Amino acid sequence: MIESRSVTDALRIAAERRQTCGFFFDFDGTLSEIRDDPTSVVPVPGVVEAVAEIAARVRTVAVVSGRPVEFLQRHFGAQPVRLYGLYGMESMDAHGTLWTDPEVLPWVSAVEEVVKRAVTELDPDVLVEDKRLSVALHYRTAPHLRSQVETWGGHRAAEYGLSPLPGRMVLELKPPIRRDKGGVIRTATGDLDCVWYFGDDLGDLPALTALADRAAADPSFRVFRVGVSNPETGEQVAAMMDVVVNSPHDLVPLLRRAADACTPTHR
Ligand SMILES: O=P(O)(O)OC[C@H]1O[C@H](O[C@H]2O[C@H](CO)[C@@H](O)[C@H](O)[C@H]2O)[C@H](O)[C@@H](O)[C@@H]1O
Repeated sequence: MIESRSVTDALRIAAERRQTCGFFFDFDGTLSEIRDDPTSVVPVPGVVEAVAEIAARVRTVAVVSGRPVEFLQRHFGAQPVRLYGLYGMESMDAHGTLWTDPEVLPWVSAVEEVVKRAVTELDPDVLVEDKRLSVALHYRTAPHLRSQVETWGGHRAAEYGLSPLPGRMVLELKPPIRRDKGGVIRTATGDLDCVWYFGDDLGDLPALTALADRAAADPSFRVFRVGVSNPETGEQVAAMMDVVVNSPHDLVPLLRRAADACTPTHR
């Protein structure tokens, strides 16, 4: 259980402002443990229920991820939670309506071609994750292949006009459009004056920056950032957080406290 003044204050503020408060969650490494095989990942026990409880009590709850919406939907589709997939290139509202940024569609064939080439040209120990609108080249099980992935990925990005995005033991190649978690946060928090953000990876930095910018511009805006520590991106991401927990499992009691604090009868 985390005990700190900032947590107590953040819980009080969330309770006071629950009708204008939002909770935003990264998925991998935050709501789920990191595993070698990205297809085998599931949320840690109790986290979906805790997120759902919060969603029933505050204005907005969203998962903002590098995963496709279709993957997120398998775990959160039954909850009143907004889903932002592929760093905001697609989204699904709490009623199940899917939106894909039309700007990414012309890039589908380039991504498809890079996926095919990655499978044949890279070492077979590199795991190629085809996300249709982007591709992730994973070297978690073969860290010595990092430079091969970075060099090959850099060349393919230049050749096909894609944008490279590094992450935890992964390099992603995505369409070069202005979509990232920062854009999601700017759009999705316009009607909120209280935001909690949970993350662990480099892809979360634009969201954290967007929140810092908003807080600097608007002194009445309250933000609380919770990081999940890890040996890969830990330092850089942790430096932007108010509180850091050791693992996704440690989030569950904090989320239950937040749900409890935001229960109207507790006010
Ligand atoms: O924004 P996120 O929800 O954090 O998604 C970012 C990427 O996460 C996944 O990769 C990471 O998790 C894998 C499973 O634990 C792990 O094997 C890999 O090393 C990590 O980088 C996912 O596979 C990517 O598609 C996401 O973009």
